[in-house]
Amino acid sequence: MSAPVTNTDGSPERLLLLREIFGGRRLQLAGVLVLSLAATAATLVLPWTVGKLLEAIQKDDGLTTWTWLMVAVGLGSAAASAVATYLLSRMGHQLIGRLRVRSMRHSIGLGLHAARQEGTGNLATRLTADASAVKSIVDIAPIQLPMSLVTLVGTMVIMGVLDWVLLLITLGAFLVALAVVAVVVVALRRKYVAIQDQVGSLTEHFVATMEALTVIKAHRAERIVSAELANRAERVARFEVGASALEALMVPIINLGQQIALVAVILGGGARITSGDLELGTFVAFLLYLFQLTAPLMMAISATSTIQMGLAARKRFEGLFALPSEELSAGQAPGGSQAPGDSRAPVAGAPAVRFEKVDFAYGEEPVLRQVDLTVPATGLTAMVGLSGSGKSTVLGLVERFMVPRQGRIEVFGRGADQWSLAELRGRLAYVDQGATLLRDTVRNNLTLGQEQPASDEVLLRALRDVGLEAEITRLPEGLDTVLGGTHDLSGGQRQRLALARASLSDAPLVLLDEPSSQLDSINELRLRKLVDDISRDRAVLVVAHRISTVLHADHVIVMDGGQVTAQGRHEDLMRTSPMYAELVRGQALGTSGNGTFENTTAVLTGGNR
Ligand SMILES: Nc1ncnc2c1ncn2[C@@H]1O[C@H](COP(=O)(O)OP(=O)(O)OP(=O)(O)O)[C@@H](O)[C@H]1O
Repeated sequence: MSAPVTNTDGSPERLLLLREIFGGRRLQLAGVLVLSLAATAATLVLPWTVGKLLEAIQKDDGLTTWTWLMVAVGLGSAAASAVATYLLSRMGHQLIGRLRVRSMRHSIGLGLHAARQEGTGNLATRLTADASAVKSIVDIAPIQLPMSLVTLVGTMVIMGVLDWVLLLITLGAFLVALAVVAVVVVALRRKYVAIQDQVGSLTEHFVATMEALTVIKAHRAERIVSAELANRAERVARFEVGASALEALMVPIINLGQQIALVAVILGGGARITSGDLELGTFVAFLLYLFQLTAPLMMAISATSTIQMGLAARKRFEGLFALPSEELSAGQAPGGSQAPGDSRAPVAGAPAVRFEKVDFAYGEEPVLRQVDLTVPATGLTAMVGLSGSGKSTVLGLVERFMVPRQGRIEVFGRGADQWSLAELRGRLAYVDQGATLLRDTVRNNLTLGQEQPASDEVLLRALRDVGLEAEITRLPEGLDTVLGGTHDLSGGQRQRLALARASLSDAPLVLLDEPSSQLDSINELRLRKLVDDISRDRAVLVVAHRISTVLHADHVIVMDGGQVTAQGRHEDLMRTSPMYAELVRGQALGTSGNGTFENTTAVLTGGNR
């Protein structure tokens, strides 16, 4: 299931379900087909054997043979049908398993912007409700629907052979019923599409709510958010009730058709028996076929409406697979301008990062304007500025989570878009603002993304450097304790674990987004020592909120309202940049504001948010 996102003509990829299910499984498919045909043939023959048995009873001839034949046909049909259903269902589950794997892989591979727009809950619905709806197509479309149509046609052919006049009467009675059913099926399709979108949106809101549970509880907002979710759930239920009303019409319509047909056939058949045109045994067999006609008819109709639900879900999968994924292959990154034959080695003597007239916006409003900055290849560079001035955005652009609207970004002397994403990110270690950890063991969190396993000794040394060794070894399973469930870490501990993870990587550029915001003074000292060690032969770019970090930096970049207003050494900036001098004096690095220095109305102390 590693098909491309688009076809060669550029149109969105269609999910070819039958090809996906049966690719490489021809033998199983042949088995299912043979068994299904055998079951269908047996179903068709059964009423005929009953007719023959009745004739044998009348003539008192061959009674045992017809009885055994009837039993054998009945049992054989049931067994063949059971095995075929099982085999088909197994193939369906395997397909859904592969579809889920592909959806998860594609979701993880999406660009951050696309993933956020689609929403975690909405993506998760692909694995649950949408996958089940697609599975219903697999259960029905390849065998069940064609077989019920074969049974239907076969039954009508036999009825025609038995008595074509009675068949015409039957068809007339059913025709009106079928026309009404066709209208209902079309309406159902529309309802199913709406239901699936609504379920995706409900799940999205529920997941977002659960992620904010701490804040919701702290503000006693459970009732309000539950009411909002209940409204959404009720909206889904209203759509579902509408669909159920349509579904509920199907059976009565067909039953009505059958009852009208039955009355007409009994009247017509009685007249034909009286006139000697029809045998009693033939008439009984015809009636049995008439009863048998309803089952495949109902099956075909309900299969058609279920398939509508599956097709609507398939559309949602196609929509997901059509979303562009980030390029993580080792080859040329999309939009890259690297000349053929270029070695992808860093340019000797180049700075770690260079921005040249970079503009960026998340939406309409510009966030970075004409940003020029340089991060030397070794040493500690601190980036300071008020909250919202664009510091994290700069780190995001270096990681190529986003691309600039204009300007050039160089990493180790090459355009950021000239590296493949894997090569670029392989040269970066990143500690995000939230010090995000995975719901996984301490060990796996520390070695995230590393191909070679690290020894316990190496891991414990990294934890020691950030003052976390004793706290981790105290956990019940030590390095193998799973975080995020029963055992979780405090904000400061998470921050230190994320720092230990960055220190374990040998990336030549380390990006730290407010790494000390939750650290006490002892651990801040440890961080400073760690950063000193790392920056001796590598580049460290740190978004700094503490004056102690800035005083320690070899190079400082000052940001204000999406622009770099000054950069250089601390001593020089104290003389040349009034804003920087004010920030340092007030220790107000990065405190609240709208990102512009001019709009700061009060000097806030502490600098620790
Ligand atoms: N994902 C996003 N989507 C839309 N706008 C965003 C997004 N992230 C940040 N912004 C906006 O971009 C601007 C710069 O944000 P950024 O996070 O880079 O600032 P910052 O200087 O790192 O702030 P802080 O010190 O508070 O972390 C802000 O106005 C913010 O509202």
